[in-house]
Formats: sequence, structure tokens, C-alpha cells
Amino acid sequence: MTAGSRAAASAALRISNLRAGYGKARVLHGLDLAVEPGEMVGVAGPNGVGKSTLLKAISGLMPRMADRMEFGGAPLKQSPVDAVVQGIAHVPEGRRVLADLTVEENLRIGGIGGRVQDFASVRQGVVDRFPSIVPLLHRKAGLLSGGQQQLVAIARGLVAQPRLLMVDELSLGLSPTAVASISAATVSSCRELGASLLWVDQNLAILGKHCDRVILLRDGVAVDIDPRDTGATNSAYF
Ligand SMILES: Nc1ncnc2c1ncn2[C@@H]1O[C@H](COP(=O)(O)OP(=O)(O)OP(=O)(O)O)[C@@H](O)[C@H]1O
Repeated sequence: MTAGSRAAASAALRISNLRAGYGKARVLHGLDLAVEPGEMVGVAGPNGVGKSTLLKAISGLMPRMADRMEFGGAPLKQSPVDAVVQGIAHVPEGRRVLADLTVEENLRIGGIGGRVQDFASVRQGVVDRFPSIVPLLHRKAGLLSGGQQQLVAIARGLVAQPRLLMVDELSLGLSPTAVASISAATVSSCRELGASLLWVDQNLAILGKHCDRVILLRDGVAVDIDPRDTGATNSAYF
């Protein structure tokens, strides 16, 4: 069994009746979500519907309540550190690279967390998937363009060898060429690793192209849609 298939064998995400919000403002109202091991799931929906909130609730970055919240058969605690240890990597909206560190140092930080046994070979595998990162490795991450920072943020997530990679707004602010190359490299990296992908994006066409399944958040809950049936026009849904 390869490392990838070993990871996939135990990495189902199971969420039922998830409630989360900010103070009195309830955003998620009893959301159910199942992500199978190795499954690529797109998450779409209008602005402010709670897509980022969903990812933050999964990675333990905000208070939430749920009847069931499990990953790989174990309860998901409300702790971002435990989520990392369980194999969840979260690339938040806005990239959040460590601005004063070089790209190489950002990658090294991605490898901290106890899941990476041979950092050098894992790092090399990620760099090979994202060759445009090579000329950036010794530059300070905060001085890179938005698209370059997105590349670094995703590569840093993948260096952690996650069982679930969550990417918030992958395509935001990227050129069509960058969207195409970063999307393809992200999905192929997850498939090679046996990891699942939870990918929030406003671009239904790109989600439909790469994901096994796309869900739409609406009124605090998730519904399955098939963007391929509609020609992947956002206006058909939101
Ligand atoms: N830290 C916060 N404090 C208070 N309210 C918040 C906070 N973060 C988000 N919200 C509110 O929660 C709701 C959901 O926000 P969220 O960022 O999850 O939406 P989203 O679907 O990711 O939106 P977008 O597509 O615009 O990024 C919004 O109404 C937003 O104003």
C-alpha cells in the first residue's frame, strides 16, 4: 500500500447538523456534509453565505456546534493545532503567507506538524508539481504578487502531507493561466497523495472541471449541484 492510499483509507469527513456563526449572527444552520476519502469537493455560493465559515469551523478556528464532526473516524476537536495533527491543511482566503519569511521558510513551516517524515523529498515533490515556485524560493513571501502568494500558500499546505486540503478562493485575483495551472497542480497533488480536497471558489466552471462533486451553500445548508448540467454559469445558482 502506498503512503497515499494509506492516507485515503482513513480520511472520510463526516459532519452533521453543524451550527456556527459570530455572536448572535448565525451563519450555518444545521449543515450536513460528507467528503469521501480522496474525493475532490467544490464549494460555491453567494458572498457572505458562509463558505469561509465552514472551512474555519472544520479546522477549529471558530466556535461551532454539531451532532457529528469526525475526520478519519476520530472526533474533530475545536483546535486548529489538533486539526493539523489529524491531517487537515487550511489555505485561508487572502493567502496569509508568513510575509517576513522566504518562500523556502514558508514551506519548511508547512512541514512542521508531525506528519512529514522525509521533508526533503516531500518538499521536492511539491516543488516539482509547482515549478514556477522555484525562482521564488529565496524571496520574501510578503513581497510576492497575489498569484505568487497563492502558489506559496497552497504549496505550504501540500508540504504538510494533508489527508484533507481545504483551499478558500483559489482563483481569486489570479489570471486565467494561473488559475488553470494552480488548479491542475493542486488537484493532481491531492490525487497523488490520496488526500481529499474541499475547494471554495466563486468560479463554478473551474470547480466543475476539476471536482468530483460541487455543493452550493444556501441559507446555511449545503445542497449538491451539477454545474456541468447548466454550462457552469454562476448566475444559474447565485
Ligand atoms: N469575524 C467575523 N465577525 C463577524 N461576522 C463575520 C466574521 N466573519 C464573517 N462574518 C459574517 O459571516 C457571514 C459569512 O461570512 P463568510 O466569510 O463565511 O462568507 P463567504 O461565503 O466565505 O463569503 P465570500 O464569498 O464573500 O468570501 C457574513 O455575513 C460575514 O459578514
